[in-house]
Amino acid sequence: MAVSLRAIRNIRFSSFLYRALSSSLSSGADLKSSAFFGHNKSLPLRAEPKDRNVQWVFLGCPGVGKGTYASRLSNLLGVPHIATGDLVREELNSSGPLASQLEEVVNQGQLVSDEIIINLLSKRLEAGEAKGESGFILDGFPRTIRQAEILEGVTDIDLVVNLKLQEEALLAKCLGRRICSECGGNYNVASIDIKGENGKPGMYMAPLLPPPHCASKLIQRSDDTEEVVKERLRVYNEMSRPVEEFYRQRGKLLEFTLPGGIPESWPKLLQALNLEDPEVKQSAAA
Ligand SMILES: Nc1ncnc2c1ncn2[C@@H]1O[C@H](COP(=O)(O)OP(=O)(O)O)[C@@H](O)[C@H]1O
Repeated sequence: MAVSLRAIRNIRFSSFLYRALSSSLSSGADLKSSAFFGHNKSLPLRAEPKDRNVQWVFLGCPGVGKGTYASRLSNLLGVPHIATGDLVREELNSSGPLASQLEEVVNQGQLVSDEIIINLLSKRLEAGEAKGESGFILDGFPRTIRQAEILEGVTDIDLVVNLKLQEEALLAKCLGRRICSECGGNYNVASIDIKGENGKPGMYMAPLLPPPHCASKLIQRSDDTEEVVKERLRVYNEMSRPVEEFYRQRGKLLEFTLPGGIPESWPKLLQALNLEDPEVKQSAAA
């Protein structure tokens, strides 16, 4: 499925999604009930894609690079990158009432309840709309069939990019992940070199090292330990893998296997999406 950059330019934003999501919670509606879906279907959420900005979803295992590529596309397309993992971390670092409960769930590698996630996402969409944001690239949502059904019940997702990476690389990438505690920049100190064997291609991913001003301020996510990452991968296979099939059946899934690190993968991803990055074009021409 290809999406042209031209087609998504100069388009009007119409997002009532956050109201639909939050109304389901404030009214105490059963998220699974037909009343919930019936109610939301009456909202003007199903604008034609040409009349609004893109609404994309990124799926993929922990460590695959959803955040990296979703954030690059968000800059390119001018739509917000909304990562529910970031929303959860913001909440658990606050002194809000949910903080300690979330910390425990996240540090065990488990999923936060659908209600809490939808509440956090609704608030984020509402704040974005107040600032005039349009469209979105969701990263880390939906992660359960129930979340996917709720999202499908309130808006039309145009495209779901399912990022894939050789399994051997996922754990190493999570363990190598570092974040600058000052600017929030994401880096990776792992150097991944997988030898090709039995017809399987090899793969090299260079580390993504921080600039000198970030180097002394690097921190690791508390859930990026070997034990917790293995549990997150297990939970992904159990709870989130079925979401891939959910979108495959609806003809929305674009499967993309990362061929290596950012320099090899970014141009190929753009090609798969039928998009052009002026910076990639310039460096190719240089
Ligand atoms: N959609 C969601 N549903 C439930 N829990 C979520 C969701 N998004 C994030 N979380 C919680 O936040 C944690 C971190 O999420 P994220 O940063 O997306 O990590 P990952 O690297 O595993 O993709 C998850 O392990 C989970 O506890």
